[in-house]
Amino acid sequence: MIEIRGVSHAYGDRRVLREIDVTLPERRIGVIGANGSGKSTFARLLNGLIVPDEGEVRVDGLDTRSDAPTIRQRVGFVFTDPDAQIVMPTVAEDVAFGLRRQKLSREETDQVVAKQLASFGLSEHADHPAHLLSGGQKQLLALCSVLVTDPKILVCDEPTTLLDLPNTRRVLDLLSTVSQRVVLVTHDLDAVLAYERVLVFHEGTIVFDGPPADAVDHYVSLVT
Ligand SMILES: Nc1ncnc2c1ncn2[C@@H]1O[C@H](COP(=O)(O)OP(=O)(O)OP(=O)(O)O)[C@@H](O)[C@H]1O
Repeated sequence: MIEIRGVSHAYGDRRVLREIDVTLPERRIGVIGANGSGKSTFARLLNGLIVPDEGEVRVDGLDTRSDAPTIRQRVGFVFTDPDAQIVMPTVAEDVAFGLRRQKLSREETDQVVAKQLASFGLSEHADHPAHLLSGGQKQLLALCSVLVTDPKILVCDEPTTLLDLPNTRRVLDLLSTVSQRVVLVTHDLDAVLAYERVLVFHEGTIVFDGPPADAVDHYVSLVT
């Protein structure tokens, strides 16, 4: 479970999150709000990519300030820009990189990678240079490489921005069925309609926290 207590955060002298207090036990949580409202900063706090200036973020009781390496194993993060997280030359090697801590044999690693790539429709690209994939294929690879590490929680920051309609559906379907708990930051309001809980950010605070349809109504009322 993720707990955020009294969290504020600034970049330089610009305060972008103010006094956030929220506990996130649900399995599917959406985060929506206007550009610059603080959603990505909030998402990055959840796995210790950003440590808050004030307050604390805890994952299963561990503090992101002191336990970031452990927390990053538990909380997988998918960036908007897949180039930010594809680290190996080929597609298969990138997925295998996520398995390096598991001490599998070469054959076992190859099997897991092949299965994972097949479930993402990436098998035919296994030996291709990752940087030559399309933007959408890179996004699928980034998600594939994070999920293979089997995190307990998956935080996704606008993971469908680069995707066409079939791949958007593929990713959203996947996010609704994976065993991980999911926190999804998105501008796709339909994507969170089946979620249990949706947070609406506005100017660095959570202005609504509740069922998705009401959250979307609230967000729309803010901008119209
Ligand atoms: N590394 C940074 N340095 C300085 N300012 C930043 C940095 N990252 C974000 N900001 C600023 O913090 C504010 C909140 O940004 P954030 O990315 O958290 O918003 P967001 O709600 O995710 O926006 P978007 O929907 O456009 O992705 C913005 O005004 C942004 O310009």
